[in-house]
Amino acid sequence: LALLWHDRLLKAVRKRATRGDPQSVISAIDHFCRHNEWAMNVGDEKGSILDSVVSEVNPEKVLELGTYCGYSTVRIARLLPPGARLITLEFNVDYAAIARQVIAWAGLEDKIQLVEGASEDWIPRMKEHFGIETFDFVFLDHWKDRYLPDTKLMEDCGLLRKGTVLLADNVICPGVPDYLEYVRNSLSYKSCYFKSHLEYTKAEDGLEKSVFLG
Ligand SMILES: O=C(NCCCCCn1ccc2cnccc21)c1cc(-c2ccc(F)cc2)cc(O)c1O
Ligand SMILES: [Mg+2]
Repeated sequence: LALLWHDRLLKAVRKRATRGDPQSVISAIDHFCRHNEWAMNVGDEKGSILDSVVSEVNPEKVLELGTYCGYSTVRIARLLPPGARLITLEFNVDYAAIARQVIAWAGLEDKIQLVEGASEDWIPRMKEHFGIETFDFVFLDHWKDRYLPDTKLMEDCGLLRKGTVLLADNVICPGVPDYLEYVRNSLSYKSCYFKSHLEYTKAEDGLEKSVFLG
């Protein structure tokens, strides 16, 4: 069933969106998820907050944990300056296959590297495998019980620098209480909450922006 849903999503993107136009891909996915079938994209409301944080940071090197169908990947990549790079990790091979096609339709392949696998396996290999020293911006949107351990892992691997911005989805729904407690109480982070709603619903959710202080 999941594969059928993905085919329907891709068909909607191909039907409604213009190839090479990221904004039309974003709108097509939002329309499909609002009117046809709900999906766990960050969505248009939280997506606007994501846009404003990405524009403010204007990052050269971005890590996204949780590609899903590529919606937030396209949202972020369309705002990046020339030469900037986005590495996005996806554990589920079916999601990754869909995301590659969504990213291609948006015409953003040159800025994006989609890697299949688990964050705990790939975070320690960012330096030697991708030549990344540190990230400027990290979007956390994967398994909610991995936000905290992976943040600590990124710290330990030296992937965060003074000023690196972490933006975490779903801090209310499904919720990431251990992560929130950590970034809000740690002296190494300056954290703030952007109240919003769970994608395409009226339920409360929000994004937590945390600046690493080094
Ligand atoms: O579960 C969510 N996302 C994670 C999906 C799996 C990620 C797997 N994965 C990807 C990269 C990766 C790297 N390493 C390890 C694992 C990795 C999620 C759920 C909801 C939601 C669902 C039902 C409901 F009733 C309310 C809310 C809403 C969201 O916005 C979400 O993001
Ligand atoms: Mg999410």
